[in-house]
Amino acid sequence: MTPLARLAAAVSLLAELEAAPRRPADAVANDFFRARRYIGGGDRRAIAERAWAVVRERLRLDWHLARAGAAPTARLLIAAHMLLAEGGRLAGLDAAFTGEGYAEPRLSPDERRVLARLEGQPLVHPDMDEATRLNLPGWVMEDLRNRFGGSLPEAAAAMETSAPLDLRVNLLRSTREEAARALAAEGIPTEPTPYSPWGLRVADRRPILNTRAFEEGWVEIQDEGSQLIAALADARPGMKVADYCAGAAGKTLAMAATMRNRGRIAALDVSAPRLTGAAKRLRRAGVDNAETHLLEAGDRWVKRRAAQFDRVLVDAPCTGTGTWRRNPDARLRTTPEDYSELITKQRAILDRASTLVRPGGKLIYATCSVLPGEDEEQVREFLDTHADFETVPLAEAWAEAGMKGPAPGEGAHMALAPHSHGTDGFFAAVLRRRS
Ligand SMILES: C[S@@+](CC[C@H](N)C(=O)[O-])C[C@H]1O[C@@H](n2cnc3c(N)ncnc32)[C@H](O)[C@@H]1O
Repeated sequence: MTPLARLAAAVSLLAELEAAPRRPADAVANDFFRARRYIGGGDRRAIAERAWAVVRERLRLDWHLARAGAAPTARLLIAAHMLLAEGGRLAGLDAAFTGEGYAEPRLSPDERRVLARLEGQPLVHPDMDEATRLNLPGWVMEDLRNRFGGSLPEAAAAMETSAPLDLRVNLLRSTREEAARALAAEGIPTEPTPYSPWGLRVADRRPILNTRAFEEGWVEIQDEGSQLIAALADARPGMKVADYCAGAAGKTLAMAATMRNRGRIAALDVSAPRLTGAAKRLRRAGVDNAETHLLEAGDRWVKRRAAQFDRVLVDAPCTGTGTWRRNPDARLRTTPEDYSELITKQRAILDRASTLVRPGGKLIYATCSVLPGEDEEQVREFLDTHADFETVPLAEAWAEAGMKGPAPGEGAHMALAPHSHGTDGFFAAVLRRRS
């Protein structure tokens, strides 16, 4: 494809993303390229990169376009990005929007007028409100100020960087040293992660899916923060463990490894497709102490097993604000209504899952969010209404789980963030049911 045809394809992709604002952007992009199989790998990458670059800067681009009195069409967004983020000039845009062959149609007089106002402006403008300057939607600001205080600019900047590729070594199949050696032999250098004893960080995010270490199930892709939640669960050999929101079993796999495949884990979820994926991953990793169970309305599974579990992990559905550096489109898609609905849902899940914990057992509540409303405040509310549970402070929970070195933070709970820990944003509280 010519560069101008790639530009036109990026405009089409962005228009499809705009038309499906509630769908995850990567799903829309997959459909877009599936319908255009004639587009080769290099062209796809270039087209997707241009569209993602706009998605990443969307809040700021919208601000500039609104100030120039224009609605954010796909063409204007791409052109504005070329001017504001790539240092382009209006004359360059005229040379790109030529209307010839597969190129985008020429800029209309109205489009040119809007873009002329943007030419030479800085992308991050001094007149912007704080939220737009930090590339955050307004509705998270109060919560994020509460969470990060004076570090908010640093935290927000780190939420714009690209995330590292972290692996968890599957101790049922390998050791950290052995897996690192195997990856290095295939040209993939790694470094041990700072907090997780099973983590490897891949240099330059090199692809690992075709390596022997991945194919043999020696390593799984898992952010270090996610590994630490599984570690805090302190699941030991012989225990009965419930992974209440197991999804695709990321944490079930990690807990099966700390249990050395001994004892029982129940991977529970309301999504059948996720549990099917989970069962596949469990087989590949050599886990044979786990079962999956689909939670359905009127299901008596939980009721019949009241107070039977040593550990119950609730990896609750959440806004995912902690993963915004990985999913830049999510900051555009998630709404304050989603946030309040999720808080209600989390409360109900926590309440139900807690009935599974035996006296003396632990309940671990976790999210990949950095918003206190679904983190600390959710835990406070739970403790206010469940007098039989108490907090295990982070340092104590860390030591009880046999983790070496200082805990990743102080105080009652674990609150990770990209700027402070180099992980995604995660929250975890360890609660113990009194005997
Ligand atoms: C954050 S994801 C879990 C990720 C997973 N633990 C992992 O590490 O790969 C949250 C999960 O909660 C599930 N979920 C949503 N509502 C639920 C409910 N009422 N009960 C149990 N699981 C629920 C979702 O289907 C989703 O898989």
